Amino acid sequence: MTTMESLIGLVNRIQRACTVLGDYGGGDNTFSSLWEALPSVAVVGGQSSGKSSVLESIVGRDFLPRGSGIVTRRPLVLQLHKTDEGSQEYAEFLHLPKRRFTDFGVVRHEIQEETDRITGKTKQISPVPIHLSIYSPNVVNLTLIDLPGLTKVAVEGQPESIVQDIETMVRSYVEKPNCVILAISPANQDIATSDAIKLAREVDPSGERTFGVLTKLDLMDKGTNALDVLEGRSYRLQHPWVGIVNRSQADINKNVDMIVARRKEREYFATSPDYGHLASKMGSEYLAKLLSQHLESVIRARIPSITSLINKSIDELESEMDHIGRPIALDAGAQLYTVLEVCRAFERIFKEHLDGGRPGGDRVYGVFDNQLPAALRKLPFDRHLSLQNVKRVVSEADGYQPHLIAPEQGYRRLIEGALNYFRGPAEASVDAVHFVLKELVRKSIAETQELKRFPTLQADIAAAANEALERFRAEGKKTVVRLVDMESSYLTVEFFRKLPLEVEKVGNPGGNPQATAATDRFGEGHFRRIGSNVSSYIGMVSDTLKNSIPKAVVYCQVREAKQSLLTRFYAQLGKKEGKQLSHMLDEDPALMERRQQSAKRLELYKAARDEIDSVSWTR
Ligand SMILES: Nc1nc2c(ncn2[C@@H]2O[C@H](COP(=O)(O)OP(=O)(O)OP(=O)(O)O)[C@@H](O)[C@H]2O)c(=O)[nH]1
Repeated sequence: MTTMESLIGLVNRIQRACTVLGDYGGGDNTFSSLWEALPSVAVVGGQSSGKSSVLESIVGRDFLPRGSGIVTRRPLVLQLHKTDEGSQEYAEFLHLPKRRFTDFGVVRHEIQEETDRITGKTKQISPVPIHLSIYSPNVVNLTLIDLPGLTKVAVEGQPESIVQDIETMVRSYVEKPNCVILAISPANQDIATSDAIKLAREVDPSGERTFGVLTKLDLMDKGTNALDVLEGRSYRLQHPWVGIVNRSQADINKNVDMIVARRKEREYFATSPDYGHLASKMGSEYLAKLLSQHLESVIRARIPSITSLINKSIDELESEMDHIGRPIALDAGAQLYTVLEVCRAFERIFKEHLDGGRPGGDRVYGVFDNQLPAALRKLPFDRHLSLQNVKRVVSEADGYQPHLIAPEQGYRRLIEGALNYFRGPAEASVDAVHFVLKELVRKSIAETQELKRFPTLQADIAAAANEALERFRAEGKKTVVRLVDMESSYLTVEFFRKLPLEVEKVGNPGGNPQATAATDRFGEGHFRRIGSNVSSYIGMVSDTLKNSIPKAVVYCQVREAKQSLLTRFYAQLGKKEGKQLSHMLDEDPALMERRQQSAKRLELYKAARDEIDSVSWTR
């Protein structure tokens, strides 16, 4: 096997693998397309420019569909493999891997059928290529991509948009820097109006990767020739122009053999008064050799960058696979293990949020440090202990006989009434912390990488965690309300024992002590003092609750969440059957699809790497 053969063959094999995986450029591949990195030769030309004829001549066989309208509606990747002299010619399609076609009329029919299989009878075009390999002693190793002919008008049965669609598709091939453009123009038409040259000029202005081919030299008006074009004066390219004489329509109708046609072409140039001096560099056989050599050298130059692209893609795919997670086992034990592992990962993240390391836990402290004190400050004690209300409550408590020394019942009622107000902020703290925890559960689920692939398990964990948080909240409420109730069930005796002293201190701002005490007994000052005594008692209770509510909340909710958020879930898990477990591990179909795609791609890239390695060794 020569180096040339193996290099082009190498690219052929990689190209075929790409098509199998749906990587033929375009599309929204996350990864750089291998296809696009591979050098290729794309054949472009306007309608009736002689594109099919050139291809058939290069192959030495007629096998392309003919007809009116746009016949080529999918790219045809034509891979030519030279075989030993005398061996039988045959063709193979990638989509029919087991069949060898020796009748090229059947090949033509199959191209038509396969075109319709994707595009339907609607005569639409499709970018999905058909791969055809031809093994023959009459070819050189070469790969060509036949593209739909550029056209200006849609014909009957074809949608208007097809003109633009074709140009877009052809452009998507030829604009790739690795694409060699075989631009076909007929000689009996002004080169300035050639569709192929127009497009080539746009995408390859320096003419580095364009090969100009001039067909129909025999159809030029008598007395004119194409030397200005062929010698590069009309339109300059980096590579020399190649003139071609294909079979005429009459030849085709007469079924003139392709090999005979090649010979006639050779004779045409050899005997031509105009082109005789260029004869060795004209004709379809020469063109095929020229392209083969060029493609080989382009591939050789590209191998290092293809290799590095492949290695980079393999790395990317490996890490993508790690990220997506490997496929799950089928037996119940392994599934239970997977579920537990994923749950643990979630719990770990949730704890990190509370303990620090991840944000969010500080918001619990925010509740105690800001929300609770602010709520306590806002309680309407001013209104409750207004002179008017104090008077009313104390009088009502006294009944028909006003109190004699101190309004014991009045104090109790005022205090009890005030203490009731503490329920609000106490319960609100429980709710606030509940919402912080709930949010942290949500965040932790989103952040648990291992959970991403299991939407069902995600929902199950969320439900279990939220159910647990609700239980903790109920417990928290019961506890804080109890703290408040405890305050009203037994008042701090000492506080009141100290009161008479304070009364005198407060009630004696420097005047006569006896007179003040006597006149104030049932006056405004008396009630104001009661109000202020109750107020300072309430202040004391408020300080106590400010400290004890957070303790209760942490005890009932935060600590529980950390310790036993999923305890019940685990208990239920133990009772589940294999079927229920595998239901929990139902994966997101999109993700399964992605894993499959990535796995296939990885296989492709690894195979490509092996191919390249083996070629490098034989060199
Ligand atoms: N005499 C002569 N006729 C040619 C030559 N090249 C092509 N033709 C004729 O021109 C017509 C169109 O040639 P094709 O090879 O079908 O051209 P095409 O570009 O593939 O055409 P479409 O696929 O229909 O767009 C056919 O009748 C060919 O016989 C040539 O070099 N000399």
